[in-house]
Amino acid sequence: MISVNGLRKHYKVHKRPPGLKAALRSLVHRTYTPVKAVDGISFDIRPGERVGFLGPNGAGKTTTLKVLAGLLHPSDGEVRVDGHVPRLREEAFLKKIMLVMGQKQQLLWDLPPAETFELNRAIYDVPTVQYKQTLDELVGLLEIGDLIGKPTRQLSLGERMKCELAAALIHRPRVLFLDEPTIGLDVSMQATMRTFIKDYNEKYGATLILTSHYMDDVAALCPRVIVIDKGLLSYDGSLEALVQRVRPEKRVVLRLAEQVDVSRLQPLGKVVTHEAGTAVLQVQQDAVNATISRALSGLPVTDLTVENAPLEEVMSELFAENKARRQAEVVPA
Ligand SMILES: Nc1ncnc2c1ncn2[C@@H]1O[C@H](COP(=O)(O)OP(=O)(O)OP(=O)(O)O)[C@@H](O)[C@H]1O
Repeated sequence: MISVNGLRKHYKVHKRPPGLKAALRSLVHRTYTPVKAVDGISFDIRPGERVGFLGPNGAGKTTTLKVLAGLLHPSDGEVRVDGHVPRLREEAFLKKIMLVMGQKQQLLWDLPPAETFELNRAIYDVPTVQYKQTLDELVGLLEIGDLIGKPTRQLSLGERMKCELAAALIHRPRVLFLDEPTIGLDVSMQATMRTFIKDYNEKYGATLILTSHYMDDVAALCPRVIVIDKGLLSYDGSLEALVQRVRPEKRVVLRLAEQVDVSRLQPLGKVVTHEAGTAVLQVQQDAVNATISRALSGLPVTDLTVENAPLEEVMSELFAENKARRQAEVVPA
């Protein structure tokens, strides 16, 4: 469905030193610095997949999504979305895709969302029966019946994001590029959006690429993740395998009936936290069973769970690994 081969997007940024003299000089002599936002990445995505596109700030995620949506021309490389070359922005292509950016809005500010829905119906040429059916479904699932008649400017951020998503789906796109769709939303609204996005993917078999800095979004939605860093691909595979590779240790979380001295926990594993009747131990996978039986026999355990390391930690460890590798590769002058 999506194939990206050797994609590069380099920007030219005009830079000048501070000061009036430099400003005047730059009028006649401008110097440009290249920014390698995306520097040769390749991947394929099958129809109906949900893929997390992750990376630290400035990694090149939004740039890649904009290229896939046809908003930016690649500097080099081949990109295809369902057989289309995105930069040509063919009508058939535009009807199949949608880019939703959490930080930008498509709803018309002074008009109610219902008017934008109607506008999108006309732009995308959605047959009336299908439009009514899709709208009813979206309004029901997102619970926005009371909102779509109010001017957009009067809606809260979460209410507006639900309407943004509805507006994006009026033409039932088969490919969705979601760039931080839950940014700034409270935890319950984030969960609502996630459930809705997953349902849409399952119901219509839509292909989905999602960027998010909220790891709960990624864990809930993306069996596969592609990680980029400084414009280069750093991982492409299952989320589970990434966690296994970066942080194979497990966390044993113990709830204790009474506070115990840390010296009783230390022999069981690395003590990550120990406070207010809860202790978190980090142990090697093959030592989990032994740790559990020793904890149950020697400590006042009231509850016990075994978890992976938090995804935030996995990601920051991966980014730190990448950074260390880059620094090691820099040849001293
Ligand atoms: N129009 C532009 N002109 C010049 N440089 C740009 C432009 N847009 C993005 N960049 C640069 O390209 C790099 C990648 O930016 P991009 O927005 O793709 O990152 P991102 O991974 O989406 O980051 P974030 O998580 O912070 O949103 C950054 O260094 C950014 O400063």
